[in-house]
Amino acid sequence: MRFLPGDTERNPRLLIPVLRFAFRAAPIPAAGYLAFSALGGVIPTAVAWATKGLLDGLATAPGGSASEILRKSSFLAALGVASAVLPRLARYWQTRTQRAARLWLRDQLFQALNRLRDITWFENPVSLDRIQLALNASTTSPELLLGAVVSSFQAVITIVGLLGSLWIISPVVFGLIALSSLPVVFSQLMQSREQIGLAERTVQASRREIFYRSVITSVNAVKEIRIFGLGDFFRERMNDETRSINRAEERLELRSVRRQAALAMFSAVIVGACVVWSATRVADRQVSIGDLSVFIAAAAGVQGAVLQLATGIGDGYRSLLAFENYQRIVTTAPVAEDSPTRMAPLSGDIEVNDLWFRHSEDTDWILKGVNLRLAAGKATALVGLNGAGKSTLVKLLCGLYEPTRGSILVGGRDIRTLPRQEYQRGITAIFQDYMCYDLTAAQNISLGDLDRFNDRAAVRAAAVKAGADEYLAELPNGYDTMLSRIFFAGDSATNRVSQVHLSGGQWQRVAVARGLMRHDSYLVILDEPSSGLDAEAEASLHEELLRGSAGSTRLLISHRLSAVKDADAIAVIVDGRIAELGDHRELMAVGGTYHRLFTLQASGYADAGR
Ligand SMILES: Nc1ncnc2c1ncn2[C@@H]1O[C@H](COP(=O)(O)OP(=O)(O)OP(=O)(O)O)[C@@H](O)[C@H]1O
Repeated sequence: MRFLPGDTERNPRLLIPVLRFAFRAAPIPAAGYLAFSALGGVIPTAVAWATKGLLDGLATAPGGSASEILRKSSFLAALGVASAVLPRLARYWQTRTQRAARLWLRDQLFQALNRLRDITWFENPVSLDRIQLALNASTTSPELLLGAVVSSFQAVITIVGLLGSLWIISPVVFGLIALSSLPVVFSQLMQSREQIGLAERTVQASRREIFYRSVITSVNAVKEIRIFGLGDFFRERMNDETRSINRAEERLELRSVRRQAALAMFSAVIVGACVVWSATRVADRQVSIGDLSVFIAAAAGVQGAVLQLATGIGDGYRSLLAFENYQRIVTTAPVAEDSPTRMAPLSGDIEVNDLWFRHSEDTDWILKGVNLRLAAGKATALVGLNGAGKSTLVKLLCGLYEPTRGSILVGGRDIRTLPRQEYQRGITAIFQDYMCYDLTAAQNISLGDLDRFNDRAAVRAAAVKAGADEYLAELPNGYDTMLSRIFFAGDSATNRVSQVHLSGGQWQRVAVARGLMRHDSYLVILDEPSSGLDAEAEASLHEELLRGSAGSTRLLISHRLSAVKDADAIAVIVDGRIAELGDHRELMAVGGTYHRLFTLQASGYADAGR
């Protein structure tokens, strides 16, 4: 896909940036984790040599000095204590590192998501899969990757120590045990590759499962779920998705258990042969009892450490592959850059030149060469049937989509060349699918201008203009009332009474008030802001919006043509093209689509009045 660069490439240089996160996120815990793990890695070798020392001491001089035996056995006991304590200390620092790393990684990801230049990332199944995988990676990678790297590091210390000991005592045993360990490493790598493939294959199913789960528990969906009896329908679908993921996982697990069991048997036979051979040599007195104890400790220890290393490499490899999705979004996705200095204020007409847009190469064109001029300081209405492309054009004007072809110029400057976030700060847009935030009434409004988040007078003034003040002021806690069905305003019992839910039209006025918090906007876009309002409210809202945003360039979208007939210009969009342009009188005289729609609506009102 055009907005997912490097989709098919694997990037082997990921390891360094990935490892850096742990030390960036939590330097002291990461150092503690590493240090205690390294010490833990030395213990098995130290125990093997301490055991050999004690056993050889006892075998060669059974009646040796009590103090010597006490010293050696105490040392062995101390090592036992260390081996019991060190993993717990390492675990403590590991958990702290992971917690900090998870927060850091998720924050980086959400910073990137918040700055994605193009909102098609959130409307496309492929990119949504990527985002889901990246989110998974930011949650699981710190655990997997850090655990993998540090436990591999620990395992390497153990393996080097034990194999080094074997090399000193018997190069033959060293060779055999080292050889027996290799297949385990390869098998683990293979399993990791299969697991990442499985995660990529099942991401759609797991996103669908999340969707069904969220529908069943959603406060917005519960009415329809009850009325249409959809609860079991969605539950069954959710279970089907889980079952299909489970089946795929079980197939993989079965394959890997078979492979690993065969390899483990191979290793066990070699290790067993080594032990038997060593034991016979003790009998021949060619090997000391202490040496035999080192063989046995090393054989078991190396096997364990190799498995730990192989698992570490496998987990590390798997999380590195998963991490690619994360890295792609955090480092390579096109983001909206912000200007370090304030951009010169925008002025002049907005020109839409031969604008074409489609969501991807394999979907239909939505805009097919739109040409339109929005005169500076004037109100232009955009009307058209459902699906004609009005909201798509709005998103392009807001810089939320990138034009596929053509351009949008503001005062002669292509908006693609303007700092995106700065450009968007100059726009007020009230969308038809506005948000209802589970926050207080005041917060719902002040989100429109974060610079004035605590400016209660400005919030109230915006609410008055939107016709929301009279009912917001009457709420149990006034503007501090929580507008939510899912959260209380606070934890205290007294706050529980202040939680309120508004009607659709009341919510819409809150959304309008949010839009009105922005002042001096260069462009004001009203994408059907009044569809949920009663007629009286709609009339006063239009009047207020027209008065309040005088001087701004305005784009009004509405299916109620009576609401936009006084606009300076009216553009009719039909199937992705501007089919008619003029003021109300001109378009009525043309006798085209506008005339037909207006007459239809007007006659409806006339009939109703009879
Ligand atoms: N994310 C998307 N991916 C693919 N097609 C889309 C997407 N969003 C909208 N469309 C399609 O684009 C076309 C135009 O949609 P748009 O929302 O711009 O129409 P509209 O004129 O605003 O309609 P309405 O009056 O119903 O709000 C529709 O055919 C719609 O199916």
